[in-house]
Amino acid sequence: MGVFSDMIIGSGIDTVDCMITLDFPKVSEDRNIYEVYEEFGQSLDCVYVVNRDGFLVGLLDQPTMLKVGARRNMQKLAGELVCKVPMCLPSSSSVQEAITLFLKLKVNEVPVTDETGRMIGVLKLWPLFDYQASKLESLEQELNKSKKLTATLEAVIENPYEGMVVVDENSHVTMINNFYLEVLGVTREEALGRHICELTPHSELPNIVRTGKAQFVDYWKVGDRDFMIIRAPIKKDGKTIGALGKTLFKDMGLAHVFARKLAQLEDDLKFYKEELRKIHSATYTFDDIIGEGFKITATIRLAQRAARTTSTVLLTGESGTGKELFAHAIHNYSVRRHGPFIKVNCAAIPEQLLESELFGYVEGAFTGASKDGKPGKFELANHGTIFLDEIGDMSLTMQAKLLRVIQEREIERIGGTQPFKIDVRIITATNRKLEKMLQEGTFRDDLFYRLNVMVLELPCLRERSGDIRLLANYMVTKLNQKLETDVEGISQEAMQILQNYAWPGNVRELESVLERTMNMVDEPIILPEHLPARILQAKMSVNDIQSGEHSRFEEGRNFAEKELLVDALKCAKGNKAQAAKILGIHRSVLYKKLTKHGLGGEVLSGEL
Ligand SMILES: Nc1ncnc2c1ncn2[C@@H]1O[C@H](COP(=O)(O)OP(=O)(O)OP(=O)(O)O)[C@@H](O)[C@H]1O
Repeated sequence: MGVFSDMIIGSGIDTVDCMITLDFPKVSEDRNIYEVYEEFGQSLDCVYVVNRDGFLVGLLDQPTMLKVGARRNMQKLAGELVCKVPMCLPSSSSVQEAITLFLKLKVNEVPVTDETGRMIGVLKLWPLFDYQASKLESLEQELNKSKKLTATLEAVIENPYEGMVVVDENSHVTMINNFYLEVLGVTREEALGRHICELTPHSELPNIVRTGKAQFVDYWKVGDRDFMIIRAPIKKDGKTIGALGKTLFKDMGLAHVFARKLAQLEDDLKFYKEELRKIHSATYTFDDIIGEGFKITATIRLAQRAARTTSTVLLTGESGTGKELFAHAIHNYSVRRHGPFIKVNCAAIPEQLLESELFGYVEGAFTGASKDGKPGKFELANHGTIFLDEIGDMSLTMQAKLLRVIQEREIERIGGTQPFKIDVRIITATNRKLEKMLQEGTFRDDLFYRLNVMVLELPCLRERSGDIRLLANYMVTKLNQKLETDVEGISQEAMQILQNYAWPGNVRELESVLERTMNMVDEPIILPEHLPARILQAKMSVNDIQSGEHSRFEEGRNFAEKELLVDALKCAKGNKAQAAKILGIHRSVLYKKLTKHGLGGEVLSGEL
């Protein structure tokens, strides 16, 4: 405190003696500058004089004059002090001028000396200097900011592509741009201050001022020119203080270009939505399932019945027998056909990902999780069907989680806290023997009984060799379209060979054999020599063929037996003792037969 600024001492600025007439309002000698400042606060608009020890010895308020002159023999604290101030300060300067000079020199204190040149104190511009400087600085910044803003606003308003007019609360024009003036055919002077209706008689702006409500996209006709216009209220503190009218396009031609682009975007969106729907929808129906044998037709009938219920369906059968095809068909035959059909291959998804695939996760649930979270397949399948393929490959942990969903009919995203209800029909499929897995302890029995509600066991192709001709011919037609080939059919001999083959890969294998063959042949008819060697070599033994015929008989018998059981149970309204009576068999025999045909108690209640 009280140290000379180097800028004064060291800057080489000459100083002159000056006399300051001091007035000492409310100041006593022993008061520290800080105490005085406490008392007067920042509003104190004065120059302070402090002594070497930092004690206030005087104040200069605004009207006090700084006198530069000769009176040297002044009494300390007697009201006048001699001090040296930069000589550039003219005589009779006002305090304000002194302050201005100090600010310019960027100093806030000057030495005060007595007539002998001894320093007796410091004339200090404090805190006025800092306060004034920062005030000036912020004022300057504000000014620059508002200048910039005004320039930007002017550029926006004077946009050559849009007309703009602003009215006040009395609907008098306060701002208008050149575009608008040109449209109205008036000058700025003619427009400013006039009621908007004098310029454009049907203006809606007075209404906007009155109601405070915006009008989006309206037509505005001026002479032979059409515009699209929006009108919006201008509000301050919730009160409407004016309104703005703004044209949206330079002319309607541009508006039409915009409308065309928008229509194009809408079309694209529709297309992608449809594509997405296709991905999330079932492609096949029962019409795509080919087969006339007892077993396949009975399975189709059972599947159609299942489709009409909400029960969980379990599709079993060897690989390639059409389990997925049936899942699609059931969905498309059910009331949920307009909802999504979501397929999950439980064997193809790594164990650690399956949970998030099925149930989704919330934002930031784990490292690497997408920022916005992700819905799971169950969520995506809401109001539709979820098809869990290869359910036999699901781990025991996931089986437990799936069981909970089936029981509670609600799911919770990973990392989420709020479970939510879902309305999803579950169809599962496997080519593994779940009963065996139960015994081995690799499949939960509680889940098995939940899934084993409506069981459809799809026959393998060798059990329905009578359908091979039908399927093969159907596939030739289908593949001709896909491969753009012109194959007319399959020769009698080739067909015989196809019928004699065991088809371990079932319909899928038949399809791929035909596809490969049709890609190779140039002739219109598929002959034995066109078929792959393994098919030609694998001749079925006579026994196989006989057992094939035998199995066809068996198939018919089983089918008829199952139908009888279902009919009897229907008549008996599910009462098994009664059904046994109707059929004339013992109850234990009925139970055995029900188990043989997969007609457990739950099946019956679901079906009947
Ligand atoms: N009865 C059928 N009629 C027409 N095409 C069929 C029939 N059964 C199966 N297919 C066809 O065979 C191929 C395999 O069928 P699908 O994928 O449904 O079998 P899957 O039992 O689900 O096989 P996987 O157990 O290996 O998943 C598909 O191209 C399907 O269209």
